[in-house]
Amino acid sequence: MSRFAHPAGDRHAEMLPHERPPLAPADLNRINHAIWPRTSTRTDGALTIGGVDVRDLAEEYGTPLYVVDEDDVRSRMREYATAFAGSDVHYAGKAFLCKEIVRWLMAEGLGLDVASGGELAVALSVGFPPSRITLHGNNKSAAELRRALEVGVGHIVVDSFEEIARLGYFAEQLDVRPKVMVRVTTGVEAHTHEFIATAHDDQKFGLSLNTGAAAEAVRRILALPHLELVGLHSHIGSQIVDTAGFEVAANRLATLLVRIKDEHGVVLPELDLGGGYGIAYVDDDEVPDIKVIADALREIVEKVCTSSGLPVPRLTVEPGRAIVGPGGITLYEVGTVKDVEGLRTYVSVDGGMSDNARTALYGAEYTTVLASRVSEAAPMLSRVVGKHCESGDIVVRDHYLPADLAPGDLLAVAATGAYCRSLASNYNYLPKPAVVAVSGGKARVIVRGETEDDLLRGQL
Ligand SMILES: Cc1ncc(COP(=O)(O)O)c(C=O)c1O
Ligand SMILES: N[C@@H](CCCC[NH3+])C(=O)O
Repeated sequence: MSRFAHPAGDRHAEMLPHERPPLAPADLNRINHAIWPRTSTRTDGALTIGGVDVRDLAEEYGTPLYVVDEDDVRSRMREYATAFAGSDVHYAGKAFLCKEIVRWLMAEGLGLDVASGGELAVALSVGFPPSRITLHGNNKSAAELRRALEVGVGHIVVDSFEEIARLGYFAEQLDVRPKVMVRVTTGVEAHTHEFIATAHDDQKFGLSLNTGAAAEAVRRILALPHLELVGLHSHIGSQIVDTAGFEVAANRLATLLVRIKDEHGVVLPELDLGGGYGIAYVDDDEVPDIKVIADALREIVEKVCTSSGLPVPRLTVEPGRAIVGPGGITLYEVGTVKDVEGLRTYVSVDGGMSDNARTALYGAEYTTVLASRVSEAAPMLSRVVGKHCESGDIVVRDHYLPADLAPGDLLAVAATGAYCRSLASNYNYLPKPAVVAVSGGKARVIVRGETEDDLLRGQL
């Protein structure tokens, strides 16, 4: 069987719907806006984003290249702010953080979550107000805690008993009184990949509601005069599309607020419900409407609190992926096209697991298209792989691409705006690709691509 044919028979029976061959070759050229950036379209056959032709981007900046649709990302920032009006939206910087993203956050009026001293440094470097920053982490270093106190971050979410003691000590030393929240493990089993579910008891994050550890953390913080306990935090996991988990967690957190009032006579004014809102990666993915989630969460918290005579706390949410994920794509050049007789065709591109670890890490699904031209050729079952020395170096596991695909063609992979650049590595000494923002027909580098000099820096 040649690569120009579909492998037939049983193989299709095992496939998920989006892995089955498209009905017509023309479907291969289709840009589904549920997956691709909002401004993407085909002009003269080539994919354009933000009014910029990807062929021009590849020529000017090289490949692999991360491309961010600025209008897409900023419109999602605004949509979250609107859906959660009256609450605080803190973008989770771990999804993708750089100075320009921080500037967009400032312009759109969002807050920011950081998970390390490095992320904090990026935010501060362009003047992001510390009071709108929350510091997270299950093992914050002494230096990170002290820096956060010195610059006056708005909130610190504590994650262990040791940290409560450490923070209390540093706060006393520096004579400050930070606002803290307790990260509560609510016992919710989120329906997502095991590695990105964070509210079941048997994992490293948070203090368990079930075992009483969360209640004990509250007691210990209240006993420390240099810590101001303002609320509770929950984050159930990431890439969650079944909204029931968010609702159960909100209910449990609000119920704990009531218990804290009963036990200590203390009314905590804030609840942070975390992030985790899923996005579409492939045609079949259905994602929840953020307005519906926002209304449901508000309603649950209001109901629990008002029925217990508690004032309704101020809510915070922490979306990461849902803000930057859909607006980002990765552009690659095809290097080799290798048919494995009777199975599939391996399309090797010039990046791989170093610029997108998610497929190797979580078996993530992605959508790809031939981006530099349209093709009427028959669909060919393809696996887009990188150039690393690992057979698990897969970017797109199973996808149809046109059978006339050839070296030099550009492939675009959709929805790579979150957890791709931020999880990038230098495996095999590949430099991390540049990030380019596009808008209104113009492109500009927002993160410079690494060079060989960058790779050698620091070596003795
Ligand atoms: C505490 C916390 N908040 C927010 C997020 C953002 O998650 P997501 O990018 O899935 O919205 C994460 C990551 O899962 C997290 O650990
Ligand atoms: N890195 C994960 C998400 C981690 C969320 C952080 N708590 C992913 O790509 O899906």
